[in-house]
Amino acid sequence: MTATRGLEGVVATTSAVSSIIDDTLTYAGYNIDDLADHASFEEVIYLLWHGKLPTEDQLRDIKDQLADNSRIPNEIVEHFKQYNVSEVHPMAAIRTAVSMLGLFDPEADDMSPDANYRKAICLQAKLPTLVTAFSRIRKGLEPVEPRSDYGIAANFLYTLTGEEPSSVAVEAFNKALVLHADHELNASTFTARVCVATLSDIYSGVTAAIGALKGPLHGGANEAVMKMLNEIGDVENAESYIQAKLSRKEKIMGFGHRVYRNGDPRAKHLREMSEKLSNLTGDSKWYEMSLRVEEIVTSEKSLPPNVDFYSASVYHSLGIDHDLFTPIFAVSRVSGWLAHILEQYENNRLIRPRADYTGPDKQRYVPIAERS
Ligand SMILES: CC(=O)SCCNC(=O)CCNC(=O)[C@H](O)C(C)(C)COP(=O)(O)OP(=O)(O)OC[C@H]1O[C@@H](n2cnc3c(N)ncnc32)[C@H](O)[C@@H]1OP(=O)(O)O
Ligand SMILES: O=C([O-])CC(=O)C(=O)O
Repeated sequence: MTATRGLEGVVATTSAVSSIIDDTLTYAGYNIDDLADHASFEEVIYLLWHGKLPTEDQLRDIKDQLADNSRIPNEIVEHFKQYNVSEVHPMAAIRTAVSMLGLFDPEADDMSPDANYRKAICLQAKLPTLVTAFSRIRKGLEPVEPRSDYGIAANFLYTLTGEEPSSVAVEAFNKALVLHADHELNASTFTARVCVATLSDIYSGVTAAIGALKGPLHGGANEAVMKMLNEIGDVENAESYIQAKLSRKEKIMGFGHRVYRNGDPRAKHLREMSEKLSNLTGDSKWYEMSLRVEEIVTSEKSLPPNVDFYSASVYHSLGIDHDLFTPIFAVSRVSGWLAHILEQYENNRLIRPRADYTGPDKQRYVPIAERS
């Protein structure tokens, strides 16, 4: 038995949710470029969960169900108030809160398809509210109730700030949610599938996935990109900063990808959005710095930007706190996790690969008194 490091190139499951073929990303066969330009996030949720785009009635139904389930239990709000908020990363807070949601759901261990679908609606509806409630509580503010006439993108911005968001902000945020919704067997989705393939419950699967998304080699990279841009500080410092990092063999966050070889098709949409928002806010510094970093990294290392690179300057232009960038990724990606979890339950087999053992052999038990 020989191991494939990081399971690179290993095909671990079949899936009809999304595909990456020849650097082209599709959700259920729909090209991401088309969806980014035309679809609402709710349409994408429906597409990922049902394999087809919704009719008007179906879209209205799923929007109503999401709106009806977007409130979070008071106990979780009270729980957030107990944290030493300056020290808790929002990803850790929502990881715990999603696990807690399972405690308030009498159907948590009901594995029937209907109950699992209801839980999927609940998780998708409540995750944005969890993120914005946490963000407000740590600022000493009370959470804002989601509005039933708003979709997920508008409600996220509204419950974050308490103010009616501009149509430009809602459009940009919706597009970001569409672009991040699913991505074949990425690390967090694989984690979710491994977890529920033991026939564990949906809350466990999503909690595990949030843990995997948090790391800087995956979803955590968008926050790390903003940290890097802050350290660079000015477009003129970009060259020396990146060269120094590369000479120390450090990774440049937001670049490279395990699957894409000629670039991530989502990055161009985020680049465009970053430019548009920087023109609107009149603060083009972050976009220009990002462009310069891209120029240097692609020429030095032939590494194109991934989805996390320009999402950083997009969210920054929308006035969002930097440590909420990865939780926003989760607000979108939970749609994909849930699609994969439901798909896994439909045709389940335990996921249990093998390890290529490299430890010592033929050891003999030595009584403790004789050990050196
Ligand atoms: C939503 C997402 O999860 S997208 C990915 C988000 N993560 C990041 O942006 C973090 C930065 N990028 C990376 O760490 C990597 O490109 C990954 C983890 C995304 C994928 O990488 P892998 O397929 O595992 O490649 P691996 O890490 O083995 O790198 C292969 C080579 O490319 C180099 N490389 C890869 N990414 C980068 C980078 N961002 N900066 C500098 N060098 C890089 C590695 O140093 C390595 O070089 P070597 O062969 O000379 O040692
Ligand atoms: O697919 C991956 O490995 C990472 C990624 O881009 C994503 O999860 O969106």
